[in-house]
Amino acid sequence: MIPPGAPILTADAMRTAEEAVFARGVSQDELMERAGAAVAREAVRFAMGRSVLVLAGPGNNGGDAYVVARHLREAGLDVLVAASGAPKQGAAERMHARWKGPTTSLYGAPVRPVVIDGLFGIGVTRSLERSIAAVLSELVRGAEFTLAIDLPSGMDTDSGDELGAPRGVNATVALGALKPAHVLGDGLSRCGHVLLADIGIPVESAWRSVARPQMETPGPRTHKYSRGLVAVVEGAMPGAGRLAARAAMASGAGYVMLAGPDPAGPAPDALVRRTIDDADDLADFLAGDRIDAVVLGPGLGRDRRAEAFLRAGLAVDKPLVLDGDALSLLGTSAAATLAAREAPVWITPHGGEFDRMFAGTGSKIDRTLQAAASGATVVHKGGDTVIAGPDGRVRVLAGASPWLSTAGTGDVLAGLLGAQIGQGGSGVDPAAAAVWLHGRAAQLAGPAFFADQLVAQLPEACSECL
Ligand SMILES: NC(=O)C1=CN([C@@H]2O[C@H](COP(=O)(O)OP(=O)(O)OC[C@H]3O[C@@H](n4cnc5c(N)ncnc54)[C@H](OP(=O)(O)O)[C@@H]3O)[C@@H](O)[C@H]2O)[C@H](O)CC1
Ligand SMILES: [K+]
Repeated sequence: MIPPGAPILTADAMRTAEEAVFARGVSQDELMERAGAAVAREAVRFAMGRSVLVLAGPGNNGGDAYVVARHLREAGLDVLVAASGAPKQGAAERMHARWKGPTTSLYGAPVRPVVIDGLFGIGVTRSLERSIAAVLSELVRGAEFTLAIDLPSGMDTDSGDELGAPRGVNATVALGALKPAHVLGDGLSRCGHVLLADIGIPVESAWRSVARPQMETPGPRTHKYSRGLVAVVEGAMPGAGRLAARAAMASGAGYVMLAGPDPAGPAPDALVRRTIDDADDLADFLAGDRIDAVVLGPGLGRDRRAEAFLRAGLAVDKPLVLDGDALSLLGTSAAATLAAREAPVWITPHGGEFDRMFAGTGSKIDRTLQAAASGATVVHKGGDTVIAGPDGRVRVLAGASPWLSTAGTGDVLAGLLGAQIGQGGSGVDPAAAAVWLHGRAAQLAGPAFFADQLVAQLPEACSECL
């Protein structure tokens, strides 16, 4: 579980936001008191009277930990602090001085049923020493419940890379904002449930976790064209195009056409088919006034005809979703080709496709933003899906069902996105809506589903957005 629609800040951005609060006259002690109190409120609920071991590190995460320990002791719990060393200075040192309960060394700490992890937060700069990582892991494994302050200790804040963090943390209280580490890679599974504490730091961020979208019920004047006509181009593997088309139909598009060399095939009968002879024919068809959005790439193939179809799609002045084979055909020239196009374009690569198209450095968010500088909105799929727009906005969905890793689910997402952009909307918003619906349909489908069954869950997922 991750708080929806929550701001995501890097370590540096968090520190800048914190500095702005200090500049308004709030002291570091006050902020640490708020942080510790917020964590303690959650901790006391989860502890339910059990004895608590509070792990305190040398920095401000450790300072927060001493505040938590004090509140829990005041709440009547049996609290022992296990310190990895003396707090360095400033507020952390002062919170240490206010702790009047028992303290032991981290290395000799006993296993207790509740552990509060306040060793390191956003200040981790390198991998934890093996001895610290081992003790931390042992104490977490021995506990019935572990709550991490801000982050499980030993995670790279900005990339989510693991730097010695334990497995088995049950919940994490993110202070002030989410950090990339809560949502990238396997960060969420290391954090457990992520709770967000407002500690009075005003936060502005163009990066947010994906939230449930708001969809509109059709009104009395709505008709099939006003709900968007989506054209799905099919190719060598017609099933992929059909899946995309059916996903668009099941997520609110008013009219869906499947266009390609051989669009005939099994139901649905409501899917309108259009036979396309060659790339010129495709270009003429896509230029038609009624078409609001084009989906091109699922099952397209990679032969000459596919290349010509891609060129025809790129030349059309309509919102365009490129997926699957279209991305492979773009290859390393993706950035230049996308930059040359004026009409809006969305691309939906998985990790392998993304790496074949773009170089890039830094975290998954950084690399996706670099790709979006091409002018495309990039939906970089995975267990963590990162959506970045050319305007710098980012949306991240963490914790999607691992059962989505099956053939055809990407085609479903491409069709969903086609339906969203066919109804208007630009940049990351329709992409976030499509990704949310996709993830929710997967939850509803349960385990071991296949892509057709994902489509079947889409109306139910949509109904939750009305
Ligand atoms: N979000 C907010 O605005 C607030 C956050 N608070 C809390 O503060 C921490 C961040 O505190 P900070 O002091 O910057 O960093 P940490 O406590 O996470 O850790 C820094 C100390 O740890 C040492 N360090 C770093 N990496 C390692 C390592 N691999 N092994 C051993 N020691 C390490 C580092 O020392 P150096 O050796 O690098 O000099 C520091 O001593 C944030 O996460 C919140 O919990 C505020 O309390 C409220 C406002
Ligand atoms: K921590």
